[in-house]
Amino acid sequence: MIVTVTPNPALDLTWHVDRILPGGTHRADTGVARAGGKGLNVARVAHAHGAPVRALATAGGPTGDEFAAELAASGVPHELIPVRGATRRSIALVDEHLGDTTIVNERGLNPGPEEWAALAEAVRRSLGDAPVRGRKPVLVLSGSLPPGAPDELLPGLIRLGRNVGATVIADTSGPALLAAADAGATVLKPNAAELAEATGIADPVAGACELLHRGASLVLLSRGADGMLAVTSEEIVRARLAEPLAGNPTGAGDAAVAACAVLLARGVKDPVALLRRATAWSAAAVLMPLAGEIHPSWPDLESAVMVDSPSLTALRRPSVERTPR
Ligand SMILES: O=P(O)(O)OC[C@H]1O[C@](O)(CO)[C@@H](O)[C@H]1O
Repeated sequence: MIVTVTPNPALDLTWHVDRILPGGTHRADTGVARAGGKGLNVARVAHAHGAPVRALATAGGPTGDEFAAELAASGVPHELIPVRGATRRSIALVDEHLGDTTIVNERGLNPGPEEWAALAEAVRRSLGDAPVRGRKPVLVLSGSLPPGAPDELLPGLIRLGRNVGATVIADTSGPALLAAADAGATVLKPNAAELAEATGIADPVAGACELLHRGASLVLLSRGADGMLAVTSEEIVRARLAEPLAGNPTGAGDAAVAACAVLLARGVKDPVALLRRATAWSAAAVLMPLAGEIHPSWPDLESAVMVDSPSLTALRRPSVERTPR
């Protein structure tokens, strides 16, 4: 069972325009509204692959009602904690000409202590329900925290997961990324910019080692067109496609987390297997117009993923194989 937690969910609104002109007026067909936020996207992808999943999030106000209705229609098993403030919006403008997506994410409102306690209780209950055929659950904590969220929120949820033997994956940024490492999250999935910003270390391998030193077991680093890197205390492995795919990168990181969660929930722990599938699903997500979906060609993409163990010097430029560190 995979339990995903999205502490700062969003109603994702997407519009496609011919070309974005700064300062201009744009005409668009009716936009798409989806229940989003990173943990929701992870849950959608895992659910689409038949993995047992439960998505936990908060919802409030008119945007929260729309969010809840869309999520119910999606069929993804979920539980929403009612909050007083309105669910935030995330706005994506897709430039059809350039193929670029411009995103505005509202910061979100901080629910009160009772709502955070209710979310933690839902996590505890869901993890308790989780054992499926004797397998330990996977707890996924994904996305930003609203401003003012308690510092203890993420570490508390991570400890809750660890106490029941769950594998914990955290995909977050800023001080929360360091806090997740300190609390012993099993897998962390920052992108290169998030890693550098949180650790203050420009070199990605040194930054990943800092997270391992603090308590994480595996750092999966997404590097855009350069693919992904898996760093453990024993090895550094790189994976990428020979030719990066063009498309919509929104939600590519969420698909990578979903790939990891699905394999870990099946008991697969080999970093190379996790990295290979995460790279393939991430690429397959780039081929889809909306976050939370991946293209059915993912098995072909997985066979096309090149894996190698690069030298540290090569990593300061971008390349693939397996070298002990
Ligand atoms: O929590 P944030 O980092 O603000 O990210 C949220 C946003 O990212 C996405 O999950 C895409 O990765 C969108 O669905 C959107 O809601």
